[in-house]
Amino acid sequence: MAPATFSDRLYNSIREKNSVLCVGLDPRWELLPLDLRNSCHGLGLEKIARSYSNFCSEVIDIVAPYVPVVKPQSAFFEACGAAGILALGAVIDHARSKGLLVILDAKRGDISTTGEAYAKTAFTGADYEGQHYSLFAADSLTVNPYLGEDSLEPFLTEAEKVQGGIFVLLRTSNPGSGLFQNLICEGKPLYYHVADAISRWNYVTIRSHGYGSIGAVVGATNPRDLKELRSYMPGVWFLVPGYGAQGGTAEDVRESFDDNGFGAIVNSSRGITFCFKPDSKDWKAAIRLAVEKTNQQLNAVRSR
Ligand SMILES: O=c1ccn([C@@H]2O[C@H](COP(=O)(O)O)[C@@H](O)[C@H]2O)c(=O)[nH]1
Repeated sequence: MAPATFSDRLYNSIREKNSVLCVGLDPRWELLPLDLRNSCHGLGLEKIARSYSNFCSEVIDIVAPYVPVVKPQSAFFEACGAAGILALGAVIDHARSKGLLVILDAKRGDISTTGEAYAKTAFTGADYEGQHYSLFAADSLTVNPYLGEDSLEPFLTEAEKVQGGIFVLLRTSNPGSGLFQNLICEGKPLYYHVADAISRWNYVTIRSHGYGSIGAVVGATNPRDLKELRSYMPGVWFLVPGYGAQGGTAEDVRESFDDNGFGAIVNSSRGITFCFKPDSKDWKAAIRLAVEKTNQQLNAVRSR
């Protein structure tokens, strides 16, 4: 039997857990629970990095039975230097050991050998003087298509080696996203050209359940575009950020799902992991409750 692809693993996990929620792991020192902050030893960035990996591991333990996927945001870990990179690797490993899929949100994209180095870092590791070193083992990675098709090739190649996937930025959730994405060229908005390319790359990876491993990032803050893109790009998984803290609601993401309630995973980061005050003693219960509530809200709009 062919090995399970990223798309297969995502599809199966959504079914098994009856959830389309992706919990974003965007740790921020000033928002961490005070008891966790106080219990972390060390100094400076090392202390902060340790608190990030401890906090994210606790979050992972809480959410693992209820959601299919987590999305660590690389930026917050990178900001802690070398210790942060190691913390990110530990968080990815812990999530996978708990049966969660991991989308590494690093929005990579660069030319030729640089792109290759980024892609190897995320998925496969690299050889130096006869030794193999692997920092991260992500299931999927967010990438930026602005540099063109050749810049994404290394990501497609390295992802395929581990039956992984990528999510290409298509229609992002930030307020200024339209500045370039909405520009009309050759009769349609620029992001439609990106949508065409994603559909083409994805086509050869589509499995019997109808979806492939090359997905698209489409923000919850643009519900009309979500609806249009859903019907324009059948077979392409959507990663939908912008839910909760950025204002997106369950009603806004309703149209990102297909008739069977599949086709999209909805990310919420601050809305889940920082749904409590830092001095709260019940922060773990608050996270569990936020996950259950968000699952209910999303499942309500999945069923038509
Ligand atoms: O269009 C995009 C692409 C990526 N993101 C990322 O998702 C999370 C959102 O965090 P919230 O706390 O739920 O707002 C964050 O890591 C972003 O970098 C996005 O928001 N929009």
